[in-house]
Amino acid sequence: MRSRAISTCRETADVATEDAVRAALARIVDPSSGTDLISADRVRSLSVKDGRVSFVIEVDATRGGAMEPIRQAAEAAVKALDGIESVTAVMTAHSAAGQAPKAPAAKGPIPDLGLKDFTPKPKEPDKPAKLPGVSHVVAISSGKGGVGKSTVSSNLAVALAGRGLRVGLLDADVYGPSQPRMLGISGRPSAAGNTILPLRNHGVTVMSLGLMVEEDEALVWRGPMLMGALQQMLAQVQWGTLDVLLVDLPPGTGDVQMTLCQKTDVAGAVVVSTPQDIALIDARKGIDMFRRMGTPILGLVENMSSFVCDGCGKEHHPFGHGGARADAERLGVPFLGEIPLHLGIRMASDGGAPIVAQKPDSEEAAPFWALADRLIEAGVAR
Ligand SMILES: Nc1ncnc2c1ncn2[C@@H]1O[C@H](COP(=O)(O)OP(=O)(O)OP(=O)(O)O)[C@@H](O)[C@H]1O
Repeated sequence: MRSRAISTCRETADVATEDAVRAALARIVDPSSGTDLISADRVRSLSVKDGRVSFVIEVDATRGGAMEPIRQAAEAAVKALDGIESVTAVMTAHSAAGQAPKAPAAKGPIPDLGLKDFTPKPKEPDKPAKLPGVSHVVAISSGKGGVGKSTVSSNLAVALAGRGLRVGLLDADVYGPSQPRMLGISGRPSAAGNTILPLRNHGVTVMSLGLMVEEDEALVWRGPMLMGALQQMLAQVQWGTLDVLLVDLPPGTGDVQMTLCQKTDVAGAVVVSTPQDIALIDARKGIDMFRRMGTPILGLVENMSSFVCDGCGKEHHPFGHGGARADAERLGVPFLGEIPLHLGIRMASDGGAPIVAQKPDSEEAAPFWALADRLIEAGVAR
């Protein structure tokens, strides 16, 4: 369904090439099922632009390795077409049946499963893996969308790089990847064999799912696909040697957050919130989830904390003030600082150069430098 919708919206410019790509992929047959990639509906997020092609091959979770020759064959088949400049095919895993198993029909009263007292085990039995070459992985999270998590991630990344650290930023906000725009990065990352080469700007090595799809193309991915994509972004991207890799998570407490904490050795999580009650309620849920997963909480940041009016020069607090600090105290987690609501912060991010890069000495950039210094002091960034 989704593939058809994507081809319809491209009918103007790239239809011939996209059709040709689909035809090429329709010739790649998975020997175990005897079905080609298109008939088996395994191709997702196909993007064809100016001769640059990228797509995701959805594979059964149990067959990731066995599908690698098929991924390579798919890439080669597309590369062989006329007018193709580059091809990037990545695999993402989904459950073998493609659908959740059907629950048997309920009989009799609902049994008490003791869910009230259920606490997930702190870690999966298999030890979370260290990413080769990466000293620390720091998760940037928020309970609610739109509170400024990506703004904090990009400015923090640039500030840490400005302090001389080797910094990577993985934009894992699959529902709204905004780092390419905020860090002024565009173009497809190139592939080297089975790995993806990240891009770099403002001293930060960056990879985002947003670079693999069109900016306005909604990512409507199921949980297992999200988890597969995250693991690929962590493991298949050539991050090189990094002091710290920041992971800009999607808002909430879902599959991506859990997968990151379970599968990867995370040094800690920074939780971003606005001072509003409703945002703080969600931030508390996030803190609770990290605690249950055994991931250290580095602290809570209050974004959009205050606003200085250009006209009257007075400080206002449109979303309230001090709520995050009070919550941090109550929850026993460090309070990492307040970031003002400032037009310059938004305009800088919209323009592709975070305020820390654009006006490093400005008052509005100062809280991001302070946040970077707190993380360095805490020993999680160097
Ligand atoms: N301190 C700030 N001052 C001014 N504008 C800000 C500030 N923080 C964030 N913004 C703006 O608010 C909007 C949302 O910010 P951002 O995308 O960083 O939030 P988010 O929590 O990552 O959202 P989502 O989870 O939906 O991706 C952006 O337009 C951003 O430029």
